[in-house]
Amino acid sequence: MAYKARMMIPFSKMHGLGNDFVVVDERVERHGLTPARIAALADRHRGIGCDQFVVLRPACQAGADVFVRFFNADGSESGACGNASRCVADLLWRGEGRRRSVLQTRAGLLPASVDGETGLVTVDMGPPALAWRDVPLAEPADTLHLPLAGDPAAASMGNPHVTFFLADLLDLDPVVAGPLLEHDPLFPERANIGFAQVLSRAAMRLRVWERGSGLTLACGSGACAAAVNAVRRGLVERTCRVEMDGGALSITWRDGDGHVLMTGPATTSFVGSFDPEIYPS
Ligand SMILES: N[C@@H](CCC[C@H](N)C(=O)O)C(=O)O
Repeated sequence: MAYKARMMIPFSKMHGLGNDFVVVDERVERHGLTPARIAALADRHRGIGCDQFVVLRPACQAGADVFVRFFNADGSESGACGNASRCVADLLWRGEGRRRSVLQTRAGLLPASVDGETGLVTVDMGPPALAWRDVPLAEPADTLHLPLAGDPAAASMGNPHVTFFLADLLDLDPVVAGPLLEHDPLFPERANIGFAQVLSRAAMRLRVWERGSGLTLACGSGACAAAVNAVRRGLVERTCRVEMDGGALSITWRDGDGHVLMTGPATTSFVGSFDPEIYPS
């Protein structure tokens, strides 16, 4: 029997607080990835399995080290992913010795740095966009008080987020409420739906139903948006610990330039390679 040598495609499997990613490096060579193929690879039963799929391409903007594209498990693309941004910065540190890097994303240039002692990664996620057109919403509305039951607030961190503030997170099942809200007609590009419980002036609990991926163990951009919305509502200070099912992030909404800084861990679970034969035809 003749065996055909197959070209295997290398990947890193990473996570930020349990929000997990397949990272494929296309800086040297393209691998024929399409939204349908990404969705197949993200499938937890028939593919590799992940919440988001991350593709690295050569940077094409001055000052950037790498161009990063983020895809959800359903194959849709997102402008931002906080946890994956930390993972890419960690990859550049461990693989290429860059303790500081600049990620080019559809949401802009994101400077990142790795703390040599703690290993924690900080990403400057840029300023939130708070105008209704920028979230985006389908019609003019006050983004601090959306015209929806439960009085949520909205903000974009390069991707659309809505935050509900609840007295007790146990009062609500995100798996029931999340999909309905993600597809509400107020959100023409769908939305990530966060459910927050403020614990103190410096801490909150958060669960996020993610657009295109479902309930995840943590959402970095969701944590940034929740902290921003909580500050806008006068509920927390500008630096806040956001506790999610997979662990906690420190979020600072900086005075002055209004950038949001996100600090937390990034972990490589394993590296591997996949056979493009598993691509759907
Ligand atoms: N897990 C993310 C966000 C990923 C993208 C999101 N689902 C979207 O479609 O906007 C994070 O850590 O920020």
